[in-house]
Formats: sequence, structure tokens, C-alpha cells
Amino acid sequence: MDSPKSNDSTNSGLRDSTSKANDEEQDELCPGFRNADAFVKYGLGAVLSATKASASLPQTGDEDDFYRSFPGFREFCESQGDKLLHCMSQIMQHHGCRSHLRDQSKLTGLEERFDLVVDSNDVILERVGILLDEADGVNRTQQPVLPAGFQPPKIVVSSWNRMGSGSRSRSETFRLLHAKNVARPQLKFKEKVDNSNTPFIPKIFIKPNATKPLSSYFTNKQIRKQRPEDLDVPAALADLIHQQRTQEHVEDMFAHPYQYELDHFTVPEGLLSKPEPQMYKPISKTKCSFIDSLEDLVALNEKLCKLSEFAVDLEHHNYRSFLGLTCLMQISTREEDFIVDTIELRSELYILNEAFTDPAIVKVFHGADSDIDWLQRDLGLYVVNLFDTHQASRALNLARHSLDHLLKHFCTVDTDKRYQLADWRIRPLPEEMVQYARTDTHYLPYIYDCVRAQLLDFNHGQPGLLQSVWNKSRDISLKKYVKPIFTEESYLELQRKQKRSLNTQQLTAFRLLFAWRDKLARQEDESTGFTLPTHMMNKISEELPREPQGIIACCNPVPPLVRQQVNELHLLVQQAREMPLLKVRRWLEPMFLVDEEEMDVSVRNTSGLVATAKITQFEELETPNDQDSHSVAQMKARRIIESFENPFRMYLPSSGVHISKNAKFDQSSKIYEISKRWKLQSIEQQQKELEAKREAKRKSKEEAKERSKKVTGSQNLL
Ligand SMILES: O=c1ccn([C@@H]2O[C@H](COP(=O)(O)O)[C@@H](O)[C@H]2O)c(=O)[nH]1
Ligand SMILES: [Mn+2]
Repeated sequence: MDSPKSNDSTNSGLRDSTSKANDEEQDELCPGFRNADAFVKYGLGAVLSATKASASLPQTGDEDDFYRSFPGFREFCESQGDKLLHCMSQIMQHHGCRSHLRDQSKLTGLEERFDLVVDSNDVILERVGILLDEADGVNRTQQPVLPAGFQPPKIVVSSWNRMGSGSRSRSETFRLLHAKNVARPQLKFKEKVDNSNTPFIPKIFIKPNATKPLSSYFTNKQIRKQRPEDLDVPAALADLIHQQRTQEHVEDMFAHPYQYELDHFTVPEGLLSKPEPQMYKPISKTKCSFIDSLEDLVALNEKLCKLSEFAVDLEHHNYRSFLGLTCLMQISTREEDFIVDTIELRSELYILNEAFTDPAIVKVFHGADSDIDWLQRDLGLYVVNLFDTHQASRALNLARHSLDHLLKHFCTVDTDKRYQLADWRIRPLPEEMVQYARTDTHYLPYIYDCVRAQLLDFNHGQPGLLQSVWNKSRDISLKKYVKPIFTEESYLELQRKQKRSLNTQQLTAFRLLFAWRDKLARQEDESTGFTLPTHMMNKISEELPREPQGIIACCNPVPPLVRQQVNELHLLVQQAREMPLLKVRRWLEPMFLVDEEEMDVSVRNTSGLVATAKITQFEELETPNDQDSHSVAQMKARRIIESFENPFRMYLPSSGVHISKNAKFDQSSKIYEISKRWKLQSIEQQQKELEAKREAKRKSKEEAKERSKKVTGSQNLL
């Protein structure tokens, strides 16, 4: 699990419809890559040949680490990696992801490029999801009608041959498994999903293995559930009591229920000495049980409570739900595998807290970050004594840290992740998905032994490195699930991330669409990506269509909720069009409006030169691209800003610009103060401030005029 399991499908980038040059460039790379059919025809072919080529690379397997210890080999890998990243960025750019970023040198570091990959996956998957459903004729807005029983959905398997007639023994067919009319699991939940725009409160009311008892807020149903109007006292008094109770419990309400136990957790002594790895049982000889009844769950808990360790993993779905849904839990002991239906047993799974929070039992996860969130959010489960094999792999500095790599490295097991993104809500779960799911935990107890032994060997038998993995794992289990909260500023975060330059009308449209999408997604319990994918939201806000049909034209395929509410969306766009047209600039991190009267701006370039220029009053622009109406000082300021943003660009001196050689950059200069001051302000706030300032200035000018009139008048009198 190297890649983050992001629940946020809002990160999609922007397809710059005007970047024709870019399109042409891409056409050379992948001719006819402009629509889904063409993608399947050409794009898929390219992907397949790339996959084939990568499979024909020498399989270094266990020797990865050995080869990588040679600087030449490492450098070669890195340079090839860079080339690949560049290629990927180009493909993504073409596919509508951050295509506005023509200057790839602005993508600094792997992190940002990785962001790009994640964003692009979002865009592509959003499209694939919508297209598949459209092809199936599924109307996503209609809740499927469920017959009395739980009707098995029709499974659709789209497949293509991954390797051609290949030499590899296992099935090489890549399957995109999804299902028609999957019943919405949310309909079966005993407790309704809480998509309200309020912080998450832990779902816990009993606390097994507690050293510090659970706050009465959680244990006392009366306190938790009592509404002021249900108290048998006058309304005002009830309100007061309720308020006091809430205040009294507010800290407990948001604290990690096992904070105290985790803070005081020490690894059992025996676990810091070198283990003899206990070989896993062949999967074919291991019993696998599907747990979907309370009775079986209780029996499973009893079994787990008797063990010293077991492995856990979760499968998740986040497209047809606002917060995401935990669909499956895999548990492996040294003897058995269990597949737990976390949809069916969602309200009962807290039972497992007895084993999950027992400090004497090690819970082995691989890459537990998201799992910890999902356990808390959906099942009210916490983990005390977590061992994360992903953290162990990092401490051992292995070549890669994915589960596939560890399986290959320690167990010589080849896996593929073809079901990782399957629709895990499908019931009954197809056998092949069960088999896939169990491999995620089956080998983990053995890998846990191996990495512990190696961590001790690595450190000459000293437990320091092993202890550090336990500490990192504990930090992960201390994480608290944070619910996405919408604020008036939320859209700015996404806008900043996308680094697009918008005028005030476009930005207003973006803000209104963002709010519409958030509200509707919460209400309908759909992801924001399903409601209105970010790249479509970008397109609408850039183009500001004058007609509802124009909004539809920005979306391909049209999301069902957009089709349903196109008139509301159109009203929002109209509202945005009524804004005065100003250009919005991005300056360093914050965005701001270029408007400061006669303000000195100092900027230093790489050679230590300090440039100072005046920015004078700006004129409101008739059109966003109306360069002529820029004042000279604005142009200067723009160039300074550009040179600030790109330190490799030499700032060219021109009249009115002062450059002092070797001058020190003054940290307290205005550029700093301003960027700080603007940082937390929304564009609207900025606009208000600017208007107030202008108004004050206008008044003071008028007053000055009045005064001078009076003076002239009195002089005349004299
Ligand atoms: O690249 C990825 C990897 C995973 N997910 C989601 O996470 C869960 C669990 O993944 P594991 O690999 O089993 O830890 C999976 O069901 C996906 O929903 C993902 O979205 N993208
Ligand atoms: Mn898994």
C-alpha cells in the first residue's frame, strides 16, 4: 500500500481547453487520444505495450537491494525514473490534469509529481466510473429498489489481456470488476451516516482494556443522546443544562479514546528479542471463514483474544459515499483467515475492541494510516499495540515498501493488485475477490517475524531500530479521524493547489460551484467526485456558460446530479457573472488582488540583487486579458512577482525600478508583511478591504478639496 488511499476525489486537475499547442504536442505522442473510444483504441494499446515492456525487464526480486547499492545502477534507475515521470506528466497533462502547468520545471520534487499522479488517477477514474455506469444504463441518482432479500447484483467483468499470450503461469487477465445496481449499503445501516458539517465524535460507548475509564459523555446514553427539549424542566433551564454538559464534555468528545493507554504503552519485553520466523501455512491448506453474523463475530473475538498476534487489513469504497465506506475486514492468524463483512456487521464490530486494544496482542497491518481512520470512522475500533510492516520496510531501507514487494521479497509470492480498486460493496462477494482479499493478510504474521529479525540484525542485536518501528506504529494508531469540514475558505485550498489564474468572476463561480457540490454530496451521500468532478467544475468556472446547455457541454459524460440540477448551477454561474471583473493574481502561496497604491515592493533574485518597484493603483480590467489597461507600475510589479516566483529569471532593470547590488534582503520588507497579511484572507475580504480603502481615500480627497475651497473662499474674501 504505497499509494495513499485518498478519500478525496476532489483533487482532479484542470483541463485547459485553450491549450491547443499542448493538444497538438500530445497528438503526436498518442494520436487520436481525445475521447474515451480513442483512449481505449490507442491509449490502452500504449499502456499495454508499456506494461509488457516493464514486465520484460530483468526481475531483480530479492537482489533489488544488492543492485541498488551500486551508485551507477542507482543513478541509472533514477534517471530512467525521471524520464518516466516526465512522460507521465505529459500524458496526464493531455488527459486534462493540470495542463495549465506548461512549464514542467515548476513541478518541484517528487512529491508534487506524485500529487500529479494522484490527481490524474482521480480524473481518469472518475471518468471511467461514470462511463461504465452510463454504458450499463445505470441512473446513479435512483436508489436501486431492493427486493425483500438482498438481491445479488449482476457482476460485470471487463477484461483485457494484460501480457498477450504470455509465459507467466497465473491468469494474466486484468479485470475491472464493478457491478450493476449495487445496492447502496448505506440503506441497511442501523445508524445513519453523519455527513453533517460538524466534527467527528468517536463512536465508542464501552472501552475494553481501559487504564483510564471512558468519559461519561460516551458511557452515559442520557448525556449523549438527551436533547434539551426532552428534559423535564423549563426550556431555558434545559438549554442551560445542555450547554453546561456539552462544555464539560467537549474535550472528551474530541479526544482519542485510547490516548492515555497509547501514551503509556510499552512493547512487551519478549517482542524485542530476535524471533525465529514461523513459516506461513500454504493458502490452499488454510481455512478461510466468511464472518457476517453476530454469533460468528463473537466467536472470532474470543479466538483472537487468546492469540499473541494477528494481521488485519481493510477494503474500502469511496465513490458512492461522501465519507467513504469500509466494506471488508481481513484478519489472519497463523492458522486461519477470516473475511469479515463490515457492511453487514458495521454496528457490531466494536466487539473486536477487546482484542484490538489488548496491549498484549500485536496487531500487524501493512500501511495502517488509512485503516486506522476507517476503523474509527465506521466501526468505532481502536488499535493498541500496532506493528506496521510498511514502517518496518522503511526502517530496513528496502528497495520498495509496498505489500507486493514484501510478499515477493520474504515469501516469494507473486501478487497483483488487480482487485484493489474493485467495488468492494458487491455482495455476495465473488470468490476471486475473497481470494484476493485474504492474500493481503495471510502472509503478514510471517513477514512480521522476518522484519523483526532483520531489524535486530541490522542494529547488531540492539532493539533501537525495532523499537523505533513500534513507536512509529503507535503514532499511527494515535491518529484521530478528521471529518472533512466545509468552510467559506475551503475552495481556496483547492484553488491554490491547482495554481490556476482566474479573474474574480471565474473565482466566484468556482467558489459557488464548490459550495453547491459539497452541500449536495453530503445530502445525497455521494462523493464530491461523483457529484461534480473537479475538472468539470474547473471548466464550468473558466467558461462561465451563458446557457444551461453550456454547462452540460462542459461535462462529458454528464454527472447525473449535474443533469438534475443544471438550472440551479446556471443560476450560480449567472450570479458569478455579475461580479465586477478584476484580475486575481497568485503571489507566492496566497492569492491576492494587485491593488495597493504606491506600494514599494522589494524582491531579491538569485544573485542577491534587490529590486524595488512601485505598484500603483490598478485599473479595473475590461476583459481578463486586457493588457493595455495595465499601468506601467503594474507591469513592473508583475515582472518582479514573476522574478520572485522564478528565481532563475534575471530581473531586467527599467525606469522607476531601483536595484541595489549585494543589498541584503530585508525580511521585514513589505513583500513579507503583505504576503502574511493577505494569507488568510479570502478574495471577498480583500475586495471589501480594498473598496473600504478606496472609499476612505475618495472621502479624504473630497475633504481636502472642500478644505482648499474654503481656504480659497476665505482668501478671496480677504
Ligand atoms: O492505490 C490505492 C490503493 C488502495 N486504495 C483503497 O484502499 C483500500 C485498501 O487498500 P489495500 O491495498 O488493501 O491496503 C482499497 O480497497 C481501495 O479502496 C485506493 O483507493 N488506491
Ligand atoms: Mn487490502
